[in-house]
Amino acid sequence: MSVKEIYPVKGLRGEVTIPGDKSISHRSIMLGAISLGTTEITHFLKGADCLSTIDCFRKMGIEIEETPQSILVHGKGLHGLSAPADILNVGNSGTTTRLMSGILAGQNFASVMSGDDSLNSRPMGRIMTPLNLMGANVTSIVGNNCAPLRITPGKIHAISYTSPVASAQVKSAVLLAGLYGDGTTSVTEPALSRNHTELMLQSFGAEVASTMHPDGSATASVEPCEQLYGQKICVPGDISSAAYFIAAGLLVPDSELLVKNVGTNLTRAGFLEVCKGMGADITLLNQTYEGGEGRADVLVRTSHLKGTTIEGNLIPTLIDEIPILAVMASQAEGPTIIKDAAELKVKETNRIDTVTEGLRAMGATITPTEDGMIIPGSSPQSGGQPLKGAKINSYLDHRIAMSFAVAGLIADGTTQILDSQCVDVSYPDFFQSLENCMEEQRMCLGTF
Ligand SMILES: O=C(O)C1=C[C@@H](OP(=O)(O)O)[C@@H](O)[C@H](O)C1
Ligand SMILES: C=C(OP(=O)(O)O)C(=O)O
Repeated sequence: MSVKEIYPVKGLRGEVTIPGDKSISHRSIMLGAISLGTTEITHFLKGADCLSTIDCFRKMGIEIEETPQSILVHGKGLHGLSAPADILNVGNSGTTTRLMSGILAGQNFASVMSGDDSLNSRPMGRIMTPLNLMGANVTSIVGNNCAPLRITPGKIHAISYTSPVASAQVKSAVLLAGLYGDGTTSVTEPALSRNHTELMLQSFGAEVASTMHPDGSATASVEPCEQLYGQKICVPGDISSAAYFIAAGLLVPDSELLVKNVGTNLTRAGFLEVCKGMGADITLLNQTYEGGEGRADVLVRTSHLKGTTIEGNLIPTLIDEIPILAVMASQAEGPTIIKDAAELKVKETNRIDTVTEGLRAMGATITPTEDGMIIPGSSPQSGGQPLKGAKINSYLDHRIAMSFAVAGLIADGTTQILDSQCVDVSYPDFFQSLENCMEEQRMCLGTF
């Protein structure tokens, strides 16, 4: 087990260039693999989850080259994958498992996917139900609606599916299977989740439509297609990774950070909206668009934050940022209420529980609820709930490790992040980038 020690600091300065977006990196390998021609991906995230996706597609006969600047996926078309000789190891990655299920559902060979203990305890019934309704044969080998999953060939039919959860993974699994269908496949979700699959499918040549309904629900649909065609993709920085540096810049006294190359797709950017609502001094610079995805540099200065309510349709746009938002809320004036976020319970850990355990260990008050948490405010004088250094069990959840590393920067005393190596899942250079923002060498972090 690797333990990272974090000490309190003042004055984070400089620039951080944010690594590639995890969601977009996964999708670029998957769509590249089932397209004709070569897909060239720059700023690909070489985190453990995306490497699991690469490994799975290599096992299905796809040549994927890694050059210093890019990843080249030599796609074989919609029907070009070959039967894997072995179990497809999806590691810790829910995105790999659920999106790949949609692709595997359309293949004429059998496959088995399995991951680590966390992954194998996450709910897969949410993709099994719609895919099996489409005519696929996806079964849970243990019979508990979790991975390992076995997928055997079936004839795929188009469906109109209403998902009970706003989940890009469910939506994407159905749309990807829909490529192999016999008519228009559509998915309606209660609120719009990240739309990277729709945008990327469109740029690879699929016919995709998206509609927002007056009640806030959203429908995405896809037509079956003959072939997709490889593209050049420059992956924007991951806003979910940027969130730790934006939070650190806001919370650590006397800081000014330029967080560069942040993806600003509106279906992902709820974190920025909430920061602004909390009174954060953040400015978006150099905004550009490519392949339908926006990006910008974010200038952050230390700010006095106010509590807020985070709920409803905003939740899917910031679901992975809730642990770091909870840390920010502990330092805000006035209470923060997070609700409609029961999905937090089925991530790498139950993040309502792990956030509660971590904040309590650091001396903060937090009340977990069925679908979120309440973090009481502080008075204007106290400047937030004082945090004290503590031993934080990350439970191998990368978002918990990074959120509490940021909390450690403003805590009194030393904070230890247990199993800190789990940041490799989405941000292998996280601790190095954090050290680079600390002005004085003596501030560097300890590892043992
Ligand atoms: O589609 C994606 O890339 C993701 C969707 C989200 O999951 P859900 O679809 O389960 O909400 C998110 O939590 C995950 O980190 C990545
Ligand atoms: C939930 C996450 O990812 P996944 O579902 O792909 O494991 C995450 O990165 O926070």
